[in-house]
Amino acid sequence: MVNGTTGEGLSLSISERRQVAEEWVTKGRNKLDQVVIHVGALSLKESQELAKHAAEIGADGIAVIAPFFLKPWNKDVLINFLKEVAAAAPALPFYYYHIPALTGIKIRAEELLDGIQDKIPTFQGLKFSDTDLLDFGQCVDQNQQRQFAFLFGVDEQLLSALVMGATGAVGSTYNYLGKKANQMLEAFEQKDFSSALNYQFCIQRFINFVVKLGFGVSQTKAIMTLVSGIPMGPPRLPLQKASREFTDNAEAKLKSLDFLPFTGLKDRNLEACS
Ligand SMILES: CC(=O)N[C@@H]([C@@H](O)[C@H](O)[C@H](O)CO)[C@@H](O)CC(=O)C(=O)O
Repeated sequence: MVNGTTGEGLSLSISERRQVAEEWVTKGRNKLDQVVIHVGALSLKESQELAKHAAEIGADGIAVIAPFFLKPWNKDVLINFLKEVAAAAPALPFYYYHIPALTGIKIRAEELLDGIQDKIPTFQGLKFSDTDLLDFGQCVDQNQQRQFAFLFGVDEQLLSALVMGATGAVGSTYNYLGKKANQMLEAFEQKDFSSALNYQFCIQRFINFVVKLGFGVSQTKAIMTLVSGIPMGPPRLPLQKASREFTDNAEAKLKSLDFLPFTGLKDRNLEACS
């Protein structure tokens, strides 16, 4: 999922967004199962331009957040906006990216999904980045006859969402905690719920720690750089670069949880979870 929150898609220019999308589609060919481009924008025209571009370059789908300055005040208005974007790429699966804490659009996803395929025939699913598990559960429950993808975006709660019927996940922490998350998914698949819970708690221990220090996109990028060795670059204003103190503390926590490879024995303590 390219040009979303972590990729600061909304802080990039249109030409930068096109360039990033092209890179992902090209470099991801034969490596990634799917490359979905987030094309949401305040301007419907720009959003349509990006949707068209995603189709031209061979992306596997497009995702769109709700416009968040002049806001849709009800479900029908929001759907009308999404429909116009989807129509610009009529052959591409369409995902609604629900992230109310950032957009300020509180229209419940469950309400939005009701009858959405009649308006948006390419509707394929939902990226649900919210902690309201009642809303999420009802999205799944009320659409059991449809083959929608329910992609959950709150990494610290993924296990609960899996129980509710999540079919996948998109999140920032998988960039560096992917192995642990995969172990949790595997345990869940094998119905080993106690191990799955153990992995989720382990992930939570880290997220809880960094949330208390102040955690957002900048801090995510600092940790991604730390763990991968691939420089993610500074975030773009209005975001501020994560402090050195944050990165040092996050690194120490990652080591104590045994999340960093090649950690010397002396760094290990009893927090590590398997
Ligand atoms: C608000 C936010 O950044 N949420 C993240 C989560 O992965 C989040 O960082 C994680 O659950 C820790 O709270 C994702 O939902 C965002 C995301 O996947 C994206 O980059 O589009």
